[in-house]
Formats: sequence, C-alpha cells, structure tokens
Amino acid sequence: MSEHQHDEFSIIDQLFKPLAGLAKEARGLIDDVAVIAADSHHDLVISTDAMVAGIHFFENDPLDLVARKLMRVNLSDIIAKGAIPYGYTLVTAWPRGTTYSEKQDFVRGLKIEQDRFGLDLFGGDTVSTYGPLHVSMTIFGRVPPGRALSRLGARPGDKLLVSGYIGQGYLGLKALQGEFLGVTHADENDIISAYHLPEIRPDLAVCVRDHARASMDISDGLLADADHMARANKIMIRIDLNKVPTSLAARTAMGAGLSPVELVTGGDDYQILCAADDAGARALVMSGFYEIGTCLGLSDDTPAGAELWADGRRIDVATKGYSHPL
Ligand SMILES: Nc1ncnc2c1ncn2[C@@H]1O[C@H](COP(=O)(O)OP(=O)(O)O)[C@@H](O)[C@H]1O
Ligand SMILES: Cc1ncc(C[n+]2csc(CCOP(=O)(O)OP(=O)(O)O)c2C)c(N)n1
Ligand SMILES: [Mg+2]
Repeated sequence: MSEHQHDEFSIIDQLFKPLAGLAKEARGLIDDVAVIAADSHHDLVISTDAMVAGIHFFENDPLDLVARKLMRVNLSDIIAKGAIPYGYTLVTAWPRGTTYSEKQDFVRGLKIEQDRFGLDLFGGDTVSTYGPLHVSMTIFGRVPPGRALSRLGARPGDKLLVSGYIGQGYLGLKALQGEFLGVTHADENDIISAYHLPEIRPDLAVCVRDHARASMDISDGLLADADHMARANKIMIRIDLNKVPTSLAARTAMGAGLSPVELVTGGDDYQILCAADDAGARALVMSGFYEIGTCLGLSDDTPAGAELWADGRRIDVATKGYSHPL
C-alpha cells in the first residue's frame, strides 16, 4: 500500500495487530475492548478512546462538555459489551496557555459523569503540548466470567438492532458548522446537545448481555460500524433505511433536503448496535431497541459487508462512515 492510502483501520491491521500476537485478552484487535480474567466472579473489560480538538470536538467547546463527551464515548464501548463500568484512567495533554480555570471546568465535567455512572479515577498522566488539546481515557468494566460480548457472534438469520435515534450527533455537528437544517430552536438545542453529550444507556448493558449474540457501539457511522460487524463475522448485513429510528428534528432536516444516507454514515451516535436471534430480538425490542435489519449468509461471489436498502432496492453508498486519514 502506498504512503498516502492508509487510514486508521489499515494501520491497526498492519502495524499494531502483529504486536497483539495470540494474546486472548486482545481479541485479535478486532473487537473494541480488551478482556482480562480477573477473579472467579469477574472478567475485566477495558476500553481506551482518545479525543483531539479540531477532530473530535471544536477548539472552542466548553471543557466540561469535552470531559463529559470523553467519558461517554468510552463508556459506550463498555456498555455495548454488557459490562458494568467502575473506574478509569486519564491522560491529558494541555496546550501551553490553558488556564487553571479551564482545567477546573474539565474536572467539573468529569465529576458530573463519574458520579452519574459510578466510576472513580484510578490514575493517569498530565503533560503539556504545542499541539491542540488531546485527552484520552481508559475505562474498566466488569462482567461475569466469559460473558463479555464481542462484535463477533452474529449469524445468518439474526436480526440487527440499535438502542436509539441515529444521526442526532451528526445533526448537531452540522448545526454547529452553520448548516441550514430547517429545525426549530428547541430541536437545534437538542441536536447540539446530542453532539456534545451523546445519549448512552448503561441501563441496557445487562439486557444486551442476556439477549444479544454480538454487540458494539456506533462511533464511525451506523453503516460503517455494521460493516465492521459484518466483516468480522463474514456475513452480509442488510439495513432497512426505513426502519432506522430518527428524531422529529432529523425528519424535519430531511424534509429540508438532508439526505437520510448522511444520517446513517455521519457517526457520533454512540448508541448500541447488536445482533440477536428471534427470541433475543423480541426481548431487546421490549426493552426499547429498534430492529433495523437482518444478517445474511454469503453466496459465492458476495464479499462480507453491510448494505443499505430502502423500498426493496439497494442504495449505493460511497463512504460508509468516518475513518481517520493517516
Ligand atoms: N494504537 C493502538 N494500539 C493498540 N490497539 C489499537 C490501537 N488503536 C486501535 N487499537 C485497537 O483496534 C481495534 C479497533 O479500534 P477502533 O475502531 O478505534 O475501536 P473503537 O471504535 O472501539 O474505539 C480495537 O481493538 C482497539 O483497541
Ligand atoms: C469538530 C468535529 N468534526 C468532525 C467530527 C466527526 N467525527 C470525528 S471522529 C468521528 C468518529 C469517531 O471517532 P473515533 O476516534 O474513530 O472513535 P472510535 O471509533 O475509536 O471510538 C467522527 C464521526 C466531530 N465529532 N467533531
Ligand atoms: Mg478508536
């Protein structure tokens, strides 16, 4: 592969995967978390996520909201695996000139989320940088032994489900970028708030663990992350665009010209995406999940991946979601 054709996934695959060796804790670096046997009652589920100003949030975003988003984007991985979070470590690289009061804002945000979700800070590192603000967090969760879900495990015939509205964070990003969406002032506040503080559902962790066969969070975009799940399982996932749950704000924006494809490829959702058999899907729907598609076996010439369908036709999508160019 030439020097300018890499993205995060090819770098992880080519450069980092060999370092994981056969360690079962690493899950081959194809899952979102590491899983480590802790004691006779628990496995530890560990997730790390970084956020960089200008890439994941705006340079002028209030730092309490940056801290809260960092906690939530990381918690979403832990919850999707069916684990209960209990602690975290933190790395902050502060641009020179960041004031004490800005750092206090950041800590205030952390305190709100850690109190809400039941975590304590276990350690970390604090450094300065000539670059933009960079913050990174590792969260530790617990599950009963052998019960951590993986993005592996989906089978042909399974249903695909999501835990909530898709596209809210993306709409918030568009609003903050000044795009006309035609939504009311109240709806604009809601979508901007979804961008800064994505909805996460720790209350669903045990339900997912009990009823899903495969599960992950949606960060890069519904279609991209379904594609990751499909490839890991060597299956086809067919998403019915008409079944994807969207808010009134999203429907208004689509009425004003926004393409529905953008909503399912925009990312910043942090909802749970899971696959379940019929009985599991019924239980998940009873708990508030939405059924949005199906898992299919591969015929000889079809590659694994996720496809978007609407009204009986496949929709051609050029970019399925966000990937960091590297
Ligand atoms: N720098 C790295 N070193 C080791 N593992 C990495 C690195 N970057 C990503 N990974 C691993 O690659 C996999 C895919 O990463 P990613 O798509 O970012 O997951 P997530 O969406 O859950 O953050 C995960 O297992 C993650 O732990
Ligand atoms: C200012 C700004 N521009 C663009 C985006 C969109 N965006 C940036 S990264 C990303 C995907 C998720 O980030 P990533 O680091 O890939 O998270 P992970 O999949 O590792 O959890 C998206 C949708 C954003 N959130 N903020
Ligand atoms: Mg990542």
